[in-house]
Amino acid sequence: MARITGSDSSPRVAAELCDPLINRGTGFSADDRRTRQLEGLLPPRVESLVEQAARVLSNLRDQHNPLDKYSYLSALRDENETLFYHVVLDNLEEMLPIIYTPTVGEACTQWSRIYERPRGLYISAFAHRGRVAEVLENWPRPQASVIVVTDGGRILGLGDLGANGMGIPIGKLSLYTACAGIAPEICLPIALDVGTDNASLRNDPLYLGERQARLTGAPYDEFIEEFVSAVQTVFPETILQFEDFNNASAFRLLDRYSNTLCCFNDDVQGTGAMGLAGLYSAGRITGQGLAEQRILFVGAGEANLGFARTVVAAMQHEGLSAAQSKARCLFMDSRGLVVTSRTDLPAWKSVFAQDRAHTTDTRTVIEDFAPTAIIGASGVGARFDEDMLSAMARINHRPIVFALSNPTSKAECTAEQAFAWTQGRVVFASGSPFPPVTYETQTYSPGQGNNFYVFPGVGLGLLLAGATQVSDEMFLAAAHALADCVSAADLEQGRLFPPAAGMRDVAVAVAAAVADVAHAQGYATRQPEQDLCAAAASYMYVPHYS
Ligand SMILES: NC(=O)C1=CN([C@@H]2O[C@H](COP(=O)(O)OP(=O)(O)OC[C@H]3O[C@@H](n4cnc5c(N)ncnc54)[C@H](O)[C@@H]3O)[C@@H](O)[C@H]2O)C=CC1
Ligand SMILES: CC(=O)C(=O)O
Ligand SMILES: [Mg+2]
Repeated sequence: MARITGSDSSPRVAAELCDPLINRGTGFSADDRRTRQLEGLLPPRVESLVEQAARVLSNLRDQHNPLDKYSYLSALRDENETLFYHVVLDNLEEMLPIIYTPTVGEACTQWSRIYERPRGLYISAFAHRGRVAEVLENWPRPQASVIVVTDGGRILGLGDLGANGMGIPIGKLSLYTACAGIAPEICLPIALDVGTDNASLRNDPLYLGERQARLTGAPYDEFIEEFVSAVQTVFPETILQFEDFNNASAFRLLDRYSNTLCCFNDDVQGTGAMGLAGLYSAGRITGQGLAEQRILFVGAGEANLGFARTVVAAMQHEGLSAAQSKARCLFMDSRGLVVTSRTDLPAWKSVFAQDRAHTTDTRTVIEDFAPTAIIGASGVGARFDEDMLSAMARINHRPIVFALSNPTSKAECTAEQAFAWTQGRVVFASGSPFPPVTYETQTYSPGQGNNFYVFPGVGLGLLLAGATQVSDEMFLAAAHALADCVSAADLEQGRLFPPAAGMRDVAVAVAAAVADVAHAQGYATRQPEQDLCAAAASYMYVPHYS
């Protein structure tokens, strides 16, 4: 019996009905209800998880729009996590666009309006500076094995959303549990509130974050340093995933911390592994190997630079030199072609600058460079037009087009446009989902190219190995493992990645590959398992009432 009894005048609370990790609602058996003093607090009928899920699905499908569905599912998660994950896992294809992109983007923009209950930790650079460890200690669960942290600096392609960015760590960690079976009680979402430069948020009377300008420079770095060392003290064995920081912070923090703790940047490294796997799949369709690709990256930020870094590493494994590999990756950013004559390039971009004439005209670049693939991660919706994609289709029998920007409104083109503008010959993937496309008589279901294929399995692999550090080789191994999960049937449908229903199998394969590298590189603290795949599968949380 676990019952919190208040003072004589305060209400008595049945703890079982308030803690989403143990609440079963109508799923409590008659015996449970008697021994836990829950009789009368629930309607008489005892339901199975399957019966409860049927009600949830029916209610969910009655909601009027995606944001209402998001709110409905969030409320369910806050009430009964077992039921939430049972529903999500059984219906991943339908649930992913609600709990993740694109709806999570809308949820973040509306966070101050839809906010209902606390989840995760909000750590303020203004109120909590000097006391960050104390705030971390307030986390009510004994353990936090995976932390996803954002400072709200670049939420999807929606820019600086300040404390509203909390939707992203919550969403990513829901995928850790759903896709890789990492138990919800060891997942901790954190929003670092360092202020926001988003004037409309600061002027919004309902905004829930600090109404301060975004910290920069030394005060920002000092705050992050305090946060990281507090994490190491309070949760010394945790995995720290940096998510949706703006690119200046993202690259700096990755350089600063990647050799000192078990951390990674999902937008850079997770996207890199996903992108490389996507190119391997695309190559199986086009008949061109990785070393033959010529890739035009539109957008030169975290996602595309992470993608290119992984591609260059993989090309070198295939025998190209570093210079040859880089020459196969050409970048455009908001100011045009990334070339050596430019003086405005930060170090992480300038390594990819090519010795070419500067231009802002993408069509000219396509004609000159003759790319086999064009990869959009610019955060600019409709950045690809018919002119560009028909040029790609003239140069290539099967042009590869990835429109990776999220949410859907920021996709460089839609799936339908990509097929129409290439006479149905495109090999396509997008960061957010599009409905299947019928071109002439053929229907294609290209599916998503999203780092959700990588980070859950990476986290699981790191946990399995007890890894102390995360290496680029782990992401290369993750890319190969993911690519190996793509079947010929997937490719026939135009899919470069496995269907959502296979997410847990993907996570097992990725986790085993990552753990294997951790052991080989000496980053593992646990004994190697004989069968890493079996170990990964048996580690997974399964939502049921035990
Ligand atoms: N599908 C996936 O798995 C992922 C998708 N993304 C998405 O990719 C987008 C970019 O993310 P990050 O790289 O982290 O952002 P970022 O801010 O680091 O980089 C954006 C880049 O796009 C460039 N850019 C802006 N306007 C442009 C234009 N008109 N033409 C060409 N380039 C332009 C900027 O100069 C910058 O280089 C976002 O929408 C994000 O949601 C990010 C990570 C993973
Ligand atoms: C997918 C992802 O991480 C992003 O859009 O930022
Ligand atoms: Mg992200």
